[in-house]
Amino acid sequence: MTAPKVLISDALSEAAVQIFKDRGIDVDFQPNLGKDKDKLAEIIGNYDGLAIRSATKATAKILEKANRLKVIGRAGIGVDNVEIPAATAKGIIVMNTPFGNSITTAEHAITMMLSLAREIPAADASTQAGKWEKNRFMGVEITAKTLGVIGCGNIGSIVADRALGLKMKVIAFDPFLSPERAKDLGVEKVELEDIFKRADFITLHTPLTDKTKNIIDAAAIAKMKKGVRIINCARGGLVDENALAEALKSGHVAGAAFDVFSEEPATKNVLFGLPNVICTPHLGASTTEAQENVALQVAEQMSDYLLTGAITNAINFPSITAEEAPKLKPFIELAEKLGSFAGQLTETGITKVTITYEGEVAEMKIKALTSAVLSGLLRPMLGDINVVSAPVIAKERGMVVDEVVRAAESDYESLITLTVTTEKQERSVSGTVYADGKPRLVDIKGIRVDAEFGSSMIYVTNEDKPGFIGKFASLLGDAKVNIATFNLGRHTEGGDAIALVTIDGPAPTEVLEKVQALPQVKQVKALTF
Ligand SMILES: NC(=O)c1ccc[n+]([C@@H]2O[C@H](COP(=O)([O-])OP(=O)(O)OC[C@H]3O[C@@H](n4cnc5c(N)ncnc54)[C@H](O)[C@@H]3O)[C@@H](O)[C@H]2O)c1
Ligand SMILES: O=C(O)CC[C@@H](O)C(=O)O
Repeated sequence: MTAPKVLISDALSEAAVQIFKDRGIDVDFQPNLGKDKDKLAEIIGNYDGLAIRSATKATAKILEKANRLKVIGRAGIGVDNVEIPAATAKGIIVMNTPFGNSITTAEHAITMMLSLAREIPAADASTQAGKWEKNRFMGVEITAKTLGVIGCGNIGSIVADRALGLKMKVIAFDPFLSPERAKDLGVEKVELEDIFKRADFITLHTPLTDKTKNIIDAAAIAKMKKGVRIINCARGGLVDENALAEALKSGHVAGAAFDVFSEEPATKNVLFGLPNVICTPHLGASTTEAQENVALQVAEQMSDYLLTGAITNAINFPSITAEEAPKLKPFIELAEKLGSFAGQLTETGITKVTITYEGEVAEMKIKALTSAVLSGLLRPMLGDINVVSAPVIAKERGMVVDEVVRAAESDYESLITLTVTTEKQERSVSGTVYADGKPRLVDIKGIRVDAEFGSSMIYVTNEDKPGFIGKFASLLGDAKVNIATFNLGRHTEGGDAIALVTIDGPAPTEVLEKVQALPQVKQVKALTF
């Protein structure tokens, strides 16, 4: 196997380069390449992995060219610089490092708050300019003041903890914050309106979504206490910058500290130059410790995925641990092959897919297995599909996908049954993995079989009448088609029967036509796995 190749296109810590090298991955470190989108588009096709921070924009246009790319790793939290739907459609896993820079970013928010309270940057500039303006800078204490935290996840809760240590009262608005968690953190869970009305300082720690965009706008600011100070170290766009600028000018807002802006890099902004505004160029995560953390983490995660299939912190696929990956692997293969078996036999639109997991397999990562079934099922019809893109495509096509999980009801320790409902019929197929790790077909349409998936197979449905097997075998023999394995099964004597044959090499069309012409044969199909 040739070593996977990874491009680092942003300024990641060198620690990442070393990890990739140590894991046997070819790594190309071009820390400024992310800013040159044409160059990135030109070379992205050469890589299996792309490691980025925020300067690289992995747009649909660039991903179009990423024909080898399997994983994008964001050394950080926000993945708003990656077009996730485009990556998913191309089957590219997108992963981030959700905790590596949380403390550092929380510390930046606290630093911003204290700097605002005492106007440190302006006082510094004035002092160093030789002015000694002792009367100009009158700060406020933060002790006993109320801090309103909007978004109390990883970073918001660290900010809350530090603020409590500074003897502030902390109130938090976060629809996903449970009362128990709020109690554990020592914060008061409140509504957004309460934050606006009660807070002396407001700090934002949510992602930018349709719901959070301009969560602080002119109307919100109007409800706030006069003299409120606002800190945004989360994402540009959470605060309406024009509305805030007006409120700073009027004095209703006493200060604002921003690390993130609606447009970045922010070389000009309506907030620049206003009284008591502190700005930093998206430095929230910029400490040696955080950058080392996220670089190490992203490199390990990407290496794990490229080398073992283990998935951690993926935005668009369920996680699979390094322990789970080897156990899951044969079942992923089984799931994909069951899907492929049904997909190759399906000629009309699929309306519903039911996947039943029985026994030990029911305890595994069902979401990953279902994705594998769907990718096997859809690939014969839709081509370039993989486990990442298949669930999205199935949904787009209006397919209902049901997963059923139950204890073992058959002789098998693990059994996966796939039932595909089309506009015309329902077809089901079951499989298991034996101790040898090889996936087996054990049931087709209620007929028991015991067949491995050969790379080239012929599947025949026929009436169980004498003479068929001999004629079928002779047709193959006459055409010099060598039979590797031969599996037969039937419902009842004289009823529906099937033959599943593995052959050496592809099935010649003229042989398939002759088999189809046999009087007992209902359907014949060449299958490849
Ligand atoms: N400035 C930087 O350099 C920097 C560094 C790291 C992270 N960030 C950003 O900080 C933000 C927070 O990161 P995190 O790791 O704490 O994320 P997180 O997912 O742990 O927390 C986000 C919280 O926001 C809450 N939330 C979602 N919608 C909300 C809404 N409408 N109202 C209130 N709360 C809502 C969620 O429930 C969650 O608890 C992200 O936007 C991230 O990109 C910035
Ligand atoms: O990489 C950076 O410097 C910014 C990171 C930050 O915005 C994040 O979302 O993790």
